[in-house]
Amino acid sequence: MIRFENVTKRYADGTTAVDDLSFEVAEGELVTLVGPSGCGKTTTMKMVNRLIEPTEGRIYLDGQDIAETDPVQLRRRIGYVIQQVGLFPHKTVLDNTATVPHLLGVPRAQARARAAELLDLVGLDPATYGDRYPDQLSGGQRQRVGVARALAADPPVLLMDEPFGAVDPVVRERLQNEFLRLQSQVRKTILFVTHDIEEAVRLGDRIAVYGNGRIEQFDAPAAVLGAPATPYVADFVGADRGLKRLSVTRIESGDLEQPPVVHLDDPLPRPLDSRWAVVLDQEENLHGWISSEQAAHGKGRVRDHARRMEAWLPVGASLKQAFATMLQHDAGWIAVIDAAETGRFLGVLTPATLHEALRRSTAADAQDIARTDVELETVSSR
Ligand SMILES: Nc1ncnc2c1ncn2[C@@H]1O[C@H](COP(=O)(O)OP(=O)(O)OP(=O)(O)O)[C@@H](O)[C@H]1O
Repeated sequence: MIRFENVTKRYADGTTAVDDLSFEVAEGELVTLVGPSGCGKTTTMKMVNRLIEPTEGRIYLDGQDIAETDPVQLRRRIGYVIQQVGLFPHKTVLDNTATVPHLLGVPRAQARARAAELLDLVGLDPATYGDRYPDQLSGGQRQRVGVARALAADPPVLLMDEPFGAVDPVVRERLQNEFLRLQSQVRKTILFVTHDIEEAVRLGDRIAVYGNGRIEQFDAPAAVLGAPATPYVADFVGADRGLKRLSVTRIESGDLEQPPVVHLDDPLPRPLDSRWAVVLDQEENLHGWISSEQAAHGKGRVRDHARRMEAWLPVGASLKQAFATMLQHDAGWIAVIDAAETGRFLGVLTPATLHEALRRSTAADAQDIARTDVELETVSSR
């Protein structure tokens, strides 16, 4: 969808902001550009909508060389969201959102109706906020209006330059989560600039880690965290990259252990050859658990002794959530259920399987860990 081919940007004063950059962003993909201040992220972004022209190289949008595309036509296909949202202070939220479609010739009433839908989509009730002016909103709300406005012309591509940079960390995390939910619905092709590695790994399908005008690594978050390509990247992602990996690695059904299972209507007593069993209902949905003690000595049916299970997560949740759930419930294992409405029980995650899941998240890193294990074994057997 977006392709950079050997793109270099040298400013008049001789600064090389971007140096021989080549990369490709697929349709519907969200790529975060991350790196320290001044490394060329914004320059990269602004070359896509021709606010800045490259010195060398070519950029293609949908196979078309953008140098040969009329900038106005080009920008209609590209939404642009920046940190200082740039809303019109004298226009209401609804009119701000409807501006671009209206300018493009959509009748006013229709543009406003669409704007109301978009405000709803970004989590702002149009009835409450539509008639307010920008200075009657919080920073986070203004940011959402900026996102709604960028989506109003329904462009296939979005450029976002530190859009959540100006809000506090709590609001920021909420905006990020809402933005991910939104992106799962609209599936735009997005270039997202940030200098925050946490934000980059949370949002990006892939991350481009910048160092001084060049991309040092362009890869999935788990790979960047698990197997940094260079010492620079390792340093940039931080010594706690193992912890960060917990948030980008998802629980897969293959990670799960299969414990003994009993059903609510099974008669007791019933010896178990493990310390506990998972209790399911007739539909194979998770109900809770029962200890071997209760199973072996209880009377009646499993349902009379089963305990509810509070520590559970849907498959696809992050390992960080899994770890947090274990700690919160002081649980040695958590149940994992189908992400669909059914809630079908799939298996359990234990600290050991959690560790295994973290290992498989990057094959290269798994090899490193295996090596470390061998080294540790050698040390302990001395
Ligand atoms: N108009 C300009 N003239 C000369 N140098 C420029 C110009 N614009 C940017 N630069 C330089 O180009 C380099 C890259 O700037 P750019 O804005 O792309 O960085 P960035 O990674 O987006 O930084 P930040 O995170 O601080 O926004 C910097 O050294 C900057 O000083």
